[in-house]
Amino acid sequence: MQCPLLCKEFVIDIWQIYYARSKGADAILLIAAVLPDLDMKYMLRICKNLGMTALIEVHDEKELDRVLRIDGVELIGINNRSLETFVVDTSNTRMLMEKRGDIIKEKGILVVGESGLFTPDDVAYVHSAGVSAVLVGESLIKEEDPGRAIAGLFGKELLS
Ligand SMILES: O=P(O)(O)OC[C@@H](O)[C@@H](O)c1c[nH]c2ccccc12
Repeated sequence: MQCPLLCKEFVIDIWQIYYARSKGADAILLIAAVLPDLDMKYMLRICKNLGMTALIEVHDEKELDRVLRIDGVELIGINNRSLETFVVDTSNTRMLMEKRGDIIKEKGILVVGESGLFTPDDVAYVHSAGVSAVLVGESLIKEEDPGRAIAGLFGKELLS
């Protein structure tokens, strides 16, 4: 199966994007909390030129509004984990979608729900808030059979 590859790294310099591409990445993570707008715009252009997609990550309304002002954004990740306290709160996705869902939809941007998703209920919750994809780490890494675990997160049983 062909599966798109996301380079989930703290990207702060342009060379990291070329490096990710050279290793086969299809997308990179750009974290609004650590990048000025100008850098995000420039990195987004480079991604497009390389045929890559940028997943732009936000945590709060202020970061989301900055990102929504940038042209050409196609994919936004809402992180439920505060980078300052590391506390996870999945209602962050719902709150930001309630506030900015209309403009996100209008712009045709896809939203990824990120962090703290461990159960089918967690996934269903962010889905109902309007996200069309999820970024999951911990709950899958700990599983022996990630394929089954992914299906489980979506509430499906896999016939073996
Ligand atoms: O392991 P989790 O809770 O399923 O989260 C995955 C991913 O969202 C998380 O690793 C992540 C996304 N962006 C980040 C930025 C910093 C630290 C961690 C992250």
